[in-house]
Amino acid sequence: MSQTTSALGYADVVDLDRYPIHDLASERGQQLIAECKAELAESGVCSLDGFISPEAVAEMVRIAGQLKDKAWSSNRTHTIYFEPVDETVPATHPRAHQVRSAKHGIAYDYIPSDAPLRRLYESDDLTAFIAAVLEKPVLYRSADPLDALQITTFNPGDELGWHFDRSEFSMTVMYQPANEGGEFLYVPGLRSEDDEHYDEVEKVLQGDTTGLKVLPGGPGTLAFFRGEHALHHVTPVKGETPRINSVLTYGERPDMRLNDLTSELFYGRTSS
Ligand SMILES: O=C(O)CCC(=O)C(=O)O
Ligand SMILES: [Fe+2]
Repeated sequence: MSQTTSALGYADVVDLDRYPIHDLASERGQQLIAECKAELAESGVCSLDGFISPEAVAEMVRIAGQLKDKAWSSNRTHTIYFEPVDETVPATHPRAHQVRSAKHGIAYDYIPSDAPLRRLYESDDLTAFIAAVLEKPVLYRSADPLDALQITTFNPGDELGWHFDRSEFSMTVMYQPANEGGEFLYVPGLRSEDDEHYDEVEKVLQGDTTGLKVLPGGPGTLAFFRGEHALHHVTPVKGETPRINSVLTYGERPDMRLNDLTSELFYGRTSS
């Protein structure tokens, strides 16, 4: 660790040789941003393999295990839009179709302040890097004390049903993929701002695999995805190894928080 990077507070967390987020103005920093933008534009995701150091990954897996009893277990059905079932459309219509999600979420306020991902998430360098890739003039970390950053464990049988995110973008960090199952599948750009493409969405929900992609996600991968327009899900975890990851939450407003209903659902409590 050089003298300049040792002051960063996250120099041990990120492979800064490959991903110089501390020096975005440099030629290599600008190149990194350009590559991520191009990948995102082409495939709807940008996946940065080995972004998080193996030591930081191991520490996050250890913390997830240590805080296992603090995790909130949710297991429920919902629509792919996280809206009530539309009773006026046929049962196979995307607005009526129901999926299942089951996972265990450790809220932000339980994660120790010196945890590697917490130090990284709270650094302005990561926020600036993400803003640059997403071409946002300004981006804020979520103001939600529970949801801004969490650790999610998917035990055998757990899954995330097909859905569109309520937020424009998401970032995930993988700590431990499942041995079998637990894959992130997505169809990029399935809907757009002005067209829901219900016919195409219905086909995917009924099992059509046209355009379906798998997001590569080994330990330490940071991924950006346009979850508002890409239909995505995490397939049921099989085998013995739980899938453990984090979702990093950002917004274009400084006061972004979950509503009480969603907070109760994912963390079993509200922050207000
Ligand atoms: O766990 C993942 O890889 C994706 C999470 C996700 O899609 C979500 O939280 O909305
Ligand atoms: Fe999602």
